[in-house]
Amino acid sequence: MSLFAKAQEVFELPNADLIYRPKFIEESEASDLFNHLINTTPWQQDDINIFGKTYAQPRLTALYGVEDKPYSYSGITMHPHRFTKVLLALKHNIEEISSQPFTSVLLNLYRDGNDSNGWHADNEKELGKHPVIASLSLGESRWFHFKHRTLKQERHKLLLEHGSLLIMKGEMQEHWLHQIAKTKRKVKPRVNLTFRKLINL
Ligand SMILES: O=C(O)CCC(=O)C(=O)O
Ligand SMILES: [Fe+2]
Repeated sequence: MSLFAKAQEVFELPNADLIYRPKFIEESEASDLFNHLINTTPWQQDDINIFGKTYAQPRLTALYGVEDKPYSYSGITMHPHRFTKVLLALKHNIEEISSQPFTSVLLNLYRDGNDSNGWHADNEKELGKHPVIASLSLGESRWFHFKHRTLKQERHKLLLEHGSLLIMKGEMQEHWLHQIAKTKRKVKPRVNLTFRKLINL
């Protein structure tokens, strides 16, 4: 995989370490990976429960893990597939760049502007106290919104581009929420992969 030497951007934020690498994967390789993942991933759509009502999750997902350990969030329990060769190679590259081992990757497919991921933090117990989460984006660019839980002026957005890697670490999941909002713009599909480390509780 060709990694670009282009400098990463480190954002100065209270209670968060956020690093953005716009060209983590070179354009044509990112496109090949995008097509491969769109076509070969066993995408699923789960039901989520919000205030006692059941909705279809507004995106498709798939979970891969080095172990069979299930992962639960928003009332959904996902059972992992075993890592494919392609995802394992990607995991190794991302581990190297982020100096962090990962056990799992959650894939999200946003089919169009109606697909989204509501305000949340990745703060499940099995991620540990201050998790490092590495998020690779492929396909259509979408805005990543993030806001501090108590410092109301701390509200930002970052365009996550094709082939980019975003690393969230430090206290970010404790103090900030993030989302991918719906958009009325005509947007093509986007695949996002979030690498995580699940710990034994
Ligand atoms: O699609 C994204 O960039 C964010 C995904 C995300 O926040 C998650 O899966 O927890
Ligand atoms: Fe998240």
